[in-house]
Amino acid sequence: MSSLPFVSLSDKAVAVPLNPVRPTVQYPGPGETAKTQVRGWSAVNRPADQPAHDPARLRASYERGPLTEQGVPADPLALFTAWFEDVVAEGLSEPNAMVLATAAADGAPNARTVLLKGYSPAGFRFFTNFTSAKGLELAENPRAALVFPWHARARQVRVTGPVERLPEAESAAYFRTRPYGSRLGAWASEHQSSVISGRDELERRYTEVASQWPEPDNLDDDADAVPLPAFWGGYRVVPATIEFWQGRPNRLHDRIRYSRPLPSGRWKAERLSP
Ligand SMILES: Cc1cc2nc3c(=O)[nH]c(=O)nc-3n(C[C@H](O)[C@H](O)[C@H](O)COP(=O)(O)O)c2cc1C
Ligand SMILES: Cc1ncc(COP(=O)(O)O)c(C=O)c1O
Repeated sequence: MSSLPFVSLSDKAVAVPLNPVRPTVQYPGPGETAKTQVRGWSAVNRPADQPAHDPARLRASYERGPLTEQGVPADPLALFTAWFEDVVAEGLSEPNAMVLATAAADGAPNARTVLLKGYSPAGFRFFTNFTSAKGLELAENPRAALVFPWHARARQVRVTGPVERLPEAESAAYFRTRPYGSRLGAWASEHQSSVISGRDELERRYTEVASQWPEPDNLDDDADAVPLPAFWGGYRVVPATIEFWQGRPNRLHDRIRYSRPLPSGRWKAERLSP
């Protein structure tokens, strides 16, 4: 197997149009400082087989904050609510997207994005396929970590803790609220994360389940049109720690981590070194 070329910059700068219609954030090319950048264009060395931007040069200073021990509430869920409301109000795309990390019994880590579908002191809930990689990993090792990457506010929230399957009635209640097509989609992707022959296989299966459970004409009957698959439902990550990260200048970020020894215990807040 040949190794991928590492980004290396030659001496010759080439002006590459990025998107003249909608200028993007500009980053320095070789020998330049940010001040020499022209909006809508970036001077980068870009041999045809190399990426247009060198990620090593991409960085922003985080100027928001602060987050102080005195300024945070005793209950981390109250702070989570405030931050979640901020990103929703700001119009951030996918504010409820979170990275879910799991590990198999042998310790091999895995991570993917899922949507937060509710939170309370009992946990942060999401819905998925029980036979997916995450489902199998959680069956072997029912612990997880979550990351909310709220870059638009220079904020990050991390949650760790044990994971529990939601009662079936709760999964069924949530499933009924999903759009008809998404409910069929869950059936069509019964073996989530298994290899399939092609897109056709997926669409054929979707057509099959659509004819098995047709969309009712009457909207009142819609929620019951598609049954809950036995292989689909929710989990909750019961928070043992919740860390709030606020980006600050010079990488001296504010980090407050709440932890509790037991789900019934009192939260303790501590500042962590950035
Ligand atoms: C923004 C976003 C939201 C997603 N939300 C979910 C979700 O709520 N549930 C889910 O099963 N997969 C969701 N996915 C797909 C997962 O990231 C992943 O591809 C899939 O669940 C298979 O994961 P696995 O490796 O655990 O089998 C989402 C992907 C993105 C990019
Ligand atoms: C495979 C899969 N399952 C479930 C979800 C959660 O979606 P919904 O909001 O329809 O419940 C998503 C969202 O992207 C998804 O991709």
